[in-house]
Amino acid sequence: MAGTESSQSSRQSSFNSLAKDLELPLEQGCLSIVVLGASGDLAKKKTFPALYHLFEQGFLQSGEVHIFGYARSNLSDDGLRERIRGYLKGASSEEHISEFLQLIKYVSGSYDSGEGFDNLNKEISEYEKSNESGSSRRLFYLALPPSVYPSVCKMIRTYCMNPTSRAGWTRVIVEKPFGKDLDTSEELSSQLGELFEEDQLYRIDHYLGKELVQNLLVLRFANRLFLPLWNRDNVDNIQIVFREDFGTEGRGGYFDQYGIIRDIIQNHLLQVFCLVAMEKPVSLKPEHIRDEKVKVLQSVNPIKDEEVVLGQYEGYKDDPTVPDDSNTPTFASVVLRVHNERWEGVPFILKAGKALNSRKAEIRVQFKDVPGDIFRCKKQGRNEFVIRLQPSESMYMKLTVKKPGLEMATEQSELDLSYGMRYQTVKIPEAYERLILDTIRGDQQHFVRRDELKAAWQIFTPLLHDIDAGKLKTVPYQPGSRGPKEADELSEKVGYMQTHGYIWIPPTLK
Ligand SMILES: NC(=O)C1=CN([C@@H]2O[C@H](COP(=O)(O)OP(=O)(O)OC[C@H]3O[C@@H](n4cnc5c(N)ncnc54)[C@H](OP(=O)(O)O)[C@@H]3O)[C@@H](O)[C@H]2O)C=CC1
Ligand SMILES: O=C1O[C@H](COP(=O)(O)O)[C@@H](O)[C@H](O)[C@H]1O
Repeated sequence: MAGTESSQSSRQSSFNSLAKDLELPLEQGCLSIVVLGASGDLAKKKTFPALYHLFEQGFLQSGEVHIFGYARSNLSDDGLRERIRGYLKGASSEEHISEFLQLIKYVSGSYDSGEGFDNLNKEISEYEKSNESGSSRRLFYLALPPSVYPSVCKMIRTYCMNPTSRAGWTRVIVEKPFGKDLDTSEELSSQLGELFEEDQLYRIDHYLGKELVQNLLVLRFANRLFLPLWNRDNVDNIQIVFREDFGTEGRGGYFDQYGIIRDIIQNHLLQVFCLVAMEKPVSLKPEHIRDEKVKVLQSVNPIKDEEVVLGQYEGYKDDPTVPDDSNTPTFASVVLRVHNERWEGVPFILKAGKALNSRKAEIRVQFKDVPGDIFRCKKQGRNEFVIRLQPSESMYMKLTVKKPGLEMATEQSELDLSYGMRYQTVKIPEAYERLILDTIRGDQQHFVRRDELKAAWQIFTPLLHDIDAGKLKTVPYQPGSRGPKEADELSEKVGYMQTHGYIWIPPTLK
């Protein structure tokens, strides 16, 4: 076992107090984790490594957990283990990695026939029989294309539910995309809703598992400093930005059916938007938090065509799986406006792009100019509070200060909290690691509820339909650039003021 006894007991005690706060039951007994689509890309790159890290830290115990990989491919137990071994990078030894891999068993079967799932159930039951004590907890992770979700869920429901004779639960994690628009998403929700209760379904959005996204509510509601500032009286505009410095690389066929709005903005950036813009929840209970997220989504005005810029990088259509006449955006900048007391008049600029000049995700809250500015600081730039989600997690506040020296001159500087400097000994967990642990604990706080998903699609569906119908066109941009210049022009038009000549470099990168 990796974690020491004392670190495990302290983890257990902090979980006990969290469980008490959230009224989660404390559980012990068999835990079966089934990764469906175990032969795939997500499973090897994210799901199994996340399980390994949980094992490494003592959250999954050998005597208690068993992992099953399920897919159609003809693989042996060892075949699957060898496929994922290279992706398990941790602090511990080869011996420890092997100990984890021994927990994994492979079951082959199709996604729509009873035979495979009946076999899977027998394997799980066999393992549960060997450990009669406590509950039977069954977690199914659908690392699969969404087209097979309905049939797979039906099979789980028919063949693989935890036995009613034992305490425990059955939970299902599903990956985005949850549909392509409001109607298809609602159809999928209804199909899954007929098979599972909402509290059994965990719709994962891995951005909700990122450290600084999880910090947003703490930052906003545990700091007196921000309470009076976080509103239309003080904030001029807010940007939520995702940039990648590589293109669709081998995923062109998939990507072309979705585009950047469905791939990043409607889910990841909109979830971040909710946490930035929502009101204070009654408590930290998942339903209270999600109630507030739904409310702010429902307060978003229809998107105006003139507040959208779409781009496609040059060379995107060289991918043979992308049609020559594709109008799919690989870049989009969309302004959301919230019709409520706190945010009326404040533009939220959600911007995402592939094949740009850098890789980063950040929230940029730009404050209004100082009224009656005796220093003429406007030229220096405005106050900005920036939350860098990745890479190099950090938060910094751009301030105007007196330039050190004999002259009374001002310049832009920053108050800086870089996680790499401040928390040098802390390893920031991977998003998937945290979200799988939340599922085992039954905490749905960081998962998307059905009505939240519906409200998200309501915002973007009219725009997406217009793009699909060719009513809105993409403009070309150079790979490795900032994206279309029209996007910068739009940001400026709605109020964003760029500070020229000021670039913050995280100290950890110097
Ligand atoms: N890959 C990533 O980085 C990310 C993926 N996701 C989402 O996770 C899910 C899985 O993604 P990913 O692992 O990349 O997908 P893959 O294309 O690798 O598919 C996973 C497995 O599903 C089976 N499969 C593939 N196509 C079909 C099909 N048409 N019908 C039935 N089974 C099929 C294959 O297993 P076999 O043939 O052996 O049965 C395959 O190994 C998707 O919903 C994706 O959108 C989300 C975020 C990131
Ligand atoms: O969901 C997705 O996210 C990744 C980016 O995730 P990150 O955690 O590395 O920021 C993106 O590359 C992919 O296109 C998208 O499907």
